[in-house]
Amino acid sequence: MNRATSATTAVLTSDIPPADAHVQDVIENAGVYKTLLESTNAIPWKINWATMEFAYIGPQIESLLGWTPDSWKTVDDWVNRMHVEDREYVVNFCVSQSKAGVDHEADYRALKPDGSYVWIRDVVHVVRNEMGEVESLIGFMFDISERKAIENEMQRLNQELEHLSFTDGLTGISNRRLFDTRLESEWAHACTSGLPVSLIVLDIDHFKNFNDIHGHIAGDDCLKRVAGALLSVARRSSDVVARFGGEEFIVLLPDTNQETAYALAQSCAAQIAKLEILHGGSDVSEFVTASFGVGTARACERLSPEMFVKDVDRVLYRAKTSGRNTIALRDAEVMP
Ligand SMILES: Nc1nc2c(ncn2[C@@H]2O[C@H](COP(=O)(O)OP(=O)(O)OP(=O)(O)O)[C@@H](O)[C@H]2O)c(=O)[nH]1
Repeated sequence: MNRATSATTAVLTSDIPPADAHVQDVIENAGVYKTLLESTNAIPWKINWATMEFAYIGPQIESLLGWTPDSWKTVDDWVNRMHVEDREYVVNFCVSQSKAGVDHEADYRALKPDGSYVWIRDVVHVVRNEMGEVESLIGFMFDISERKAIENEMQRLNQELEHLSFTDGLTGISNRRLFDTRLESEWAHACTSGLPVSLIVLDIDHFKNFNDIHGHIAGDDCLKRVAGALLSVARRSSDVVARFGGEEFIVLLPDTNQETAYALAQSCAAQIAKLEILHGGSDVSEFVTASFGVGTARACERLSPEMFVKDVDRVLYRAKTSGRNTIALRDAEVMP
C-alpha cells in the first residue's frame, strides 16, 4: 500500500466532528484519486504555468524513464531530456497550444539516464482560472515505444513494397510501371519547359535462338548483364533504364536531344558488345547484339507519351527488319 492510502487511513481513524464530514470525504477521495493516478501505466504530471515548475510528477517516471521524481523539477528538465531532433517542434507546438488554452498531445523521444530513448505521447490538458488565464498544465506521458516500433516497421515494409512494385524481379532495374510513371511526369515537365524528351527502345537480337541454344538460365543471365550495360551508359539521375518486357528494354532520357540520344544508343550497343556474350544462334554476330529505336519529341507536339512510345517501338521494328544490330532513328533513315 502506498503513502497516499496510509495517510488516508490515518485521517479516517482520528476523531473528526460530524461537521467536518465533508472535509473527511474530500481527504478520502483525494487519497483514492492519488492511488489511482499512481497505479496507472502512464506518468501523471502537473506544471505551474507561472513558475514553469513541476508541481507534481508521478513516481512512475522512475520505472518508465529511469529518472527519480526529484530530478524532474522544471520545464527545462523536460526539454533537455528530449531528443534533439524532436525538441524544437514539440516545445514550440506545446507552448503555442498551451498559450492558446488548447488541449493537445505530442509524440517525442524522451531520454533515459543510460542514453537510450523512449517514445512518449504526452497528452496535455490546459487548466484556466475564472479569468480565462492559463493556470497550470496537467497531463499524462504514455510509453508508445511498441506502437512506434510497429509503425516504423510498417513504414519500412511499405517502402520496400513500393520499391519492389517498381523493380523488375529478374534484372533489378526499373520495371514498366516505374517507366510509365516517370514518363508521364517527365512529359508534363517537358511540356512546360519546352525541352526535348528522348527514348531508346532496344531488343536483343534472336533471343529465342539464344535461349534454345544456351538455355533459359543463360538467357536470364544475359538479360541481367545487358541491363547492367545500359545502366552504365544512362547515368544521369533523371534517366530511367527499365525492362519493358521479355528481352526488350527502354531508356527514358529527359531534356535530351536526338543527337545525344543517338550517341547514347551507340554507347549502349558498344557496352553490350563489350560483354562478349557468345550467341550461337545469331546471324549478325558471334556475340549478343541488340537492335535500337531512338526517338526525340517535344512534348508540345500533338502527341501523347503513349503514342510516342509506340512510335519509337515501331522505329525499333524498322531496325529489326533492316538487318538487326543497328540503330534506327524516328526522324531519319536507318543508320548502320
Ligand atoms: N531467358 C529468358 N528469356 C526470355 C525472358 N523473357 C522473354 N524471353 C524470351 O525472349 C524470346 C523473344 O523471342 P522473339 O520475340 O521471337 O524475338 P527474338 O528471337 O529475339 O528475335 P528478334 O527480336 O526478331 O531478333 C522468347 O523466346 C522469350 O521466351 C526472360 O525473362 N528470360
